[in-house]
Amino acid sequence: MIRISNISKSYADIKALDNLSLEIKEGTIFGLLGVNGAGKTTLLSILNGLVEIDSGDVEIFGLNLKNQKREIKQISSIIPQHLAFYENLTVKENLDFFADIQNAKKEDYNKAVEINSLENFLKQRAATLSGGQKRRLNIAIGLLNNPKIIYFDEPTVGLDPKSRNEILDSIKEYKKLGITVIYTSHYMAEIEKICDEVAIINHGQLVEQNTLDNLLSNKTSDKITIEIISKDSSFIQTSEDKLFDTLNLLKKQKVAIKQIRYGSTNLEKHFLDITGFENA
Ligand SMILES: Nc1ncnc2c1ncn2[C@@H]1O[C@H](COP(=O)(O)OP(=O)(O)OP(=O)(O)O)[C@@H](O)[C@H]1O
Repeated sequence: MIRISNISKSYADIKALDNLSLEIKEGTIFGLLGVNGAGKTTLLSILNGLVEIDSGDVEIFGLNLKNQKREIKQISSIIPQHLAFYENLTVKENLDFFADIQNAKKEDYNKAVEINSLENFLKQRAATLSGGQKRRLNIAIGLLNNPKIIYFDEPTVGLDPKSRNEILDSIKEYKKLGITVIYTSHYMAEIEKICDEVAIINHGQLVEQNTLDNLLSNKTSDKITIEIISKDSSFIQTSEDKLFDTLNLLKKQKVAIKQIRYGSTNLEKHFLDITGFENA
């Protein structure tokens, strides 16, 4: 369990985190949602021991951040928003370099390459990789220390849907390996696709923490949301009395359905409702 209790952090007169408390279960994919400036990066930096807290307490898998920072760093990995490798080196040279610094085991090295599908690019200079491949290399480097927790700070910003989906698929693989994943994004559709539980933060405060199922279900509503399988998953809104006709139409058009649920909201609408933002 990761227990974050009443933490606050200010930069001069800006309150980046304001008495925030959260509990994150081991082995889950946990989504941190918030608009720009909500405090997501600050929170990830604190959990990784990169930024000091002003007050509050953090316990990660039984380790206390105040006096066990080194142990916490050993089991954690943060995948930064920016690309943190050498463009002029090949993929293999980069991996070898970072593996060496961290004294990585061969099996962890191979796992990082495999999960991120980098086998065919090992000899390629990093500068010549596509945007998605560069992100995958960034992630692979973060995996070399065989972390128990991985923090992703908006890893798909600026990528095309295919590359985004590849990264989301690789994240689901980490969960299968028993790694706890903390994922920040302001793309609601991504959070909906991969996260078990979600916390919404705004102005450094926790607005809501809930399971994705609870956030999305609204069984008192007469609206029904159908999620269809397409390149970038999309939602169709209907009502109970029109459900049969809508399903027939989708069948005729050979559109595959991923799930049907009660409620008019998807996560994006819910997020905008509770944070009061028009554009996230
Ligand atoms: N090193 C710093 N010095 C001064 N202010 C900072 C610093 N880092 C963050 N802030 C401020 O703290 C607040 C929270 O920033 P933070 O980067 O944690 O938000 P975020 O939710 O990650 O935003 P984004 O999605 O844009 O990355 C913002 O008002 C930001 O301007």
